[in-house]
Amino acid sequence: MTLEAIRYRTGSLQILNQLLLPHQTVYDDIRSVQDAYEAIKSMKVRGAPAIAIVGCLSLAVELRAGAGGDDPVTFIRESLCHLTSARPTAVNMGRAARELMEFAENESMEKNSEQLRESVIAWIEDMLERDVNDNRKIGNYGAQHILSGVPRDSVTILTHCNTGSLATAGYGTALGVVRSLHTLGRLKRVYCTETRPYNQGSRLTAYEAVAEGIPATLITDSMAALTMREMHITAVVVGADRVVANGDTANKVGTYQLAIAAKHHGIPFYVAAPSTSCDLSLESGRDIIIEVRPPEELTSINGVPIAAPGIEVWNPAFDVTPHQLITGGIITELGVFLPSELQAALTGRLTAL
Ligand SMILES: CSC[C@@H](O)[C@@H](O)C(=O)COP(=O)(O)O
Repeated sequence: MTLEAIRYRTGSLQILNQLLLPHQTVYDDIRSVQDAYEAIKSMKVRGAPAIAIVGCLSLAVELRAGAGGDDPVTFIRESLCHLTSARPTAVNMGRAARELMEFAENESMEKNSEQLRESVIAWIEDMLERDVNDNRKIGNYGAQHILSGVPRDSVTILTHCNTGSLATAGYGTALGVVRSLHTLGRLKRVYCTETRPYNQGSRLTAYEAVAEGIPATLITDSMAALTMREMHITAVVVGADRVVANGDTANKVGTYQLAIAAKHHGIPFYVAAPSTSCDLSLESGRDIIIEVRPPEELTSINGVPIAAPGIEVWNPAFDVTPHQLITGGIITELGVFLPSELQAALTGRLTAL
């Protein structure tokens, strides 16, 4: 069974409200671009690919109802600009916005408003299918690469945050690799970090693992180095919000320290991400804007205070892992590449073996 985080039928969109998981399964209607903006900002839906897909599908819903009237291009441009501002670190929404805008502008040269709306909707609907297909390829490539280092054994993986069906159109990226290993009968266990402050690991990854019968153990973030030393971790596999040209990778805060600990223990560290999460326009990770989220995410849980009143808080949602620490490789739908090979691979100058 695979969780359905995004329910889309032409003209209607619902998302599984991830703020209520794992205790309640509630689907919220997304009727407009503004609904999607708020759902993304408040993290009812999160995960780089899912943010872009829900954002764009909300636009498709409005276009289906005739939004934009005689000037759909302006409506599309303003909507995409608004959606891109909701969460700045994940590149997927910005990239989809750029590509979709280019497509819409080209289409507008030869189509009337109604035809333009139809072709933009079709472009957006295609995103769902493309994402699931890409994730399955990432799962297979990643599993094969990890298993090539341990030809006969079952493997133990450590992962961070949530990168599964809930964070994508389905299957997942890093968790997709775990899923593929499990399907092959070669996954001994996955350790998932709690992922403070928002607990995507304990609330969401644990929920997916339990729902799908994947052998999983939850640890706090502070147990990661100890787990690497004691639990025979074969590889660390995480997702990405943005991979830049030199391979530096922004992902959920805490990823950087996992990469340092993995290097210390000689454990391969992999980033699993579709090419839609790659941004070759930025040279290095220093150029990535890191979203800083509200202090309440640290000082309370579900509204219950857990920190000393008056304490100051710094709450960056992501950190950047330098490419030198990504020792296993970057797993994409095109294959597995070293950070130094990424640019060539994404521009078609290098193909996977
Ligand atoms: C396939 S999801 C990849 C990343 O978006 C994921 O690892 C992550 O950092 C999610 O952060 P979140 O703040 O929950 O949106």
